[in-house]
Amino acid sequence: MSTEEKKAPSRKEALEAIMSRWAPAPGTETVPVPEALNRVAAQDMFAEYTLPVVRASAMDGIGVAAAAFQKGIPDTSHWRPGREYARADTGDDFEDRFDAVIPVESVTFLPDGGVTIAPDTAVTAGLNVRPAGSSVKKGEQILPAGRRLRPFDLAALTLGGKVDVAVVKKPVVAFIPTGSELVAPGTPPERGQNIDSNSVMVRAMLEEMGAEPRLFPIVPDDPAALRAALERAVPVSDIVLICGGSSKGGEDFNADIVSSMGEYILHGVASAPGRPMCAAMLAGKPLINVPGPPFAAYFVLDWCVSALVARFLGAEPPARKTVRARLTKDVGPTPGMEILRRLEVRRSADGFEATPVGGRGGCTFRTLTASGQTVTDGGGTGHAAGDVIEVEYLR
Ligand SMILES: Nc1nc2c(c(=O)[nH]1)N[C@H]1C(S)=C(S)[C@@H](COP(=O)(O)OP(=O)(O)OC[C@H]3O[C@@H](n4cnc5c(N)ncnc54)[C@H](O)[C@@H]3O)O[C@H]1N2
Ligand code: MOO
Repeated sequence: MSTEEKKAPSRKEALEAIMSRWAPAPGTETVPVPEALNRVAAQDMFAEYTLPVVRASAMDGIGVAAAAFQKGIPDTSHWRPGREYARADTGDDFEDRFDAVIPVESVTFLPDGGVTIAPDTAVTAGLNVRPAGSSVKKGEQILPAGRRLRPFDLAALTLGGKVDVAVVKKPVVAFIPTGSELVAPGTPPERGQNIDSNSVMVRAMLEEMGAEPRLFPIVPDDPAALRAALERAVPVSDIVLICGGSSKGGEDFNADIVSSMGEYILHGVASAPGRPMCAAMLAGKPLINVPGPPFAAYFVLDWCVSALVARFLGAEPPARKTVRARLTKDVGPTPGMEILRRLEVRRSADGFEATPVGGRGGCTFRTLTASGQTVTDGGGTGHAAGDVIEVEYLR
């Protein structure tokens, strides 16, 4: 490992260096609640209405007056619906003179409208009745600003009487693929060419993060064209990603171009894949030079760009499910830097097991499409087959 690698900042340090220079000023917009999935609430939300308005039955049954049961179960054979009792099924309101609901399982309906009630039924006021406001009370906080709205949050907003919700405007994230060897998806590659798969992956990842992707056409490895693309992208975006040309190749110009255009922050992190990423500020906006190999691009989006998008939105990055899984193979030590490993996670008799796939920086299909991932610590000793480790589960 070179001295340069040893001195490279960790992912955390790199993020701190970028964030400390960036003061995003997101706008807000109002969207219909059914269209607000995964958007971030811009303000605390409070209920407009109380539900149930008065009360509701909590079971399918009959509404009765508990007073009639003060001395035990009365003779109910002469009762009539609408007189001594009324049908009150789950969620139903019922007349004010009734204050308890006896579940149908305890009631036998007689042909003439009378009923018999199971002898072990104890009836007190409020039995199986959900009071006013037991779903939601007017003025009650439904959710706080900064909440990334999930399907059940949308239901809670709707129950609280909301039809619209103020959300943080999505950050526009430019993605500029670069490389004279790249061809657009669908173009049969010739010798030396490669398919621009990152545009497709990055677009989907940005959408998942809650950003608005703005994809630029492929730019050849030509400094003037690269500079022109950046000059086009910066004014129309909140965050700019330029992909490829991050390392030490003869056509890796981006770090130089970027540092001549704005404030250079860092080139290289102690984390792989994606080690040669570069970060700068251009016109007050973060610019990330995302390394070109697909798995490197993935990881930089996963830890760095998702944190930037979350910061812009004022929300936590979407959390992943993790599982404890038993390794079926060793995961080697990783001196000096954190390494992302992909693993195939399967259910086993006693929980989950995980098999590492691919190598460092690998970008085979299996690595990209594996069902789990873990990051091994820089300087760590790795893990042995049989160890149980925490693995992020990728849907
Ligand atoms: N001598 C050295 N070589 C390399 C080093 C190093 O330190 N010294 N670092 C390696 C590491 S680590 C990485 S990661 C890569 C970084 O590559 P670049 O960001 O410079 O990307 P390119 O050279 O332009 O392309 C590399 C590879 O990725 C493919 N690529 C690029 N863009 C896309 C895209 N939009 N979709 C799909 N694939 C893409 C490109 O065609 C190349 O195959 O450098 C190592 N080398
Ligand atoms: O960062 Mo590169 O992808 O480490 O191999």
